Amino acid sequence: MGFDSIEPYLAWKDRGIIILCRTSNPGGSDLQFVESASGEPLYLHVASMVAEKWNTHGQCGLVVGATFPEELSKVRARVGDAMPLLVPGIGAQGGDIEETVTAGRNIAGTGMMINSSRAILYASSDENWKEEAARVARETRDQINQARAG
Ligand SMILES: O=c1ccn([C@@H]2O[C@H](COP(=O)(O)O)[C@@H](O)[C@H]2O)c(=O)[nH]1
Repeated sequence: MGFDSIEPYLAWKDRGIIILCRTSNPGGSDLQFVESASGEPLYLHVASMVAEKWNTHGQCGLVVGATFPEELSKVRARVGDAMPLLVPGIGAQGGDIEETVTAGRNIAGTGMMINSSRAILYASSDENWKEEAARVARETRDQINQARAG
C-alpha cells in the first residue's frame, strides 16, 4: 500500500514491520511479476525500495515465499545480509527446505524466519496429535539446521 501505510509503525524504533514482497502462492505472480517503471519485476522493485528508502533504522523485513527459491535468492542479493526475511511455503505448500535455505540465508547462515503451519498443526488427527505436531516441528527445525550446516 505504500510508505504512508507503514510510516506510523516506524515511529516505534524498537519494533519491526514485515512487508509482502514475493508471496508463496502461484497467483502472486499476477502482480509481483508485473514490470515496474524501472523495467524489473514489481517484487524486486519492492525489495529495493524497502532496503534503500524505508529501512533507514533497520526496522523492515520482507515476506518471500519458499516456493520461489530463485526469487528468494534475488531478493537476498538485492537487500543484503542484514534484512530478515519471513519465508512461508515449506511443509503443506511443498517448498524445498534445502533450496530455501541455500537461496535465502545471509553470509552468517541466518536471516530467515522459515514458517510452517498446517504441516505441524495437522500432523495427525488422532489422539496423538500433540506428540505428532511436536515431532514434525522438531523434524522441520532439524532439516532447516542441517541445510544451514551444509
Ligand atoms: O506469501 C505468503 C504470505 C503469508 N502466508 C501465510 O503463511 C502461512 C503458511 O501456512 P502453511 O500452512 O505452512 O502453508 C499461512 O497463514 C498463510 O496465510 C503464506 O503462506 N504465503
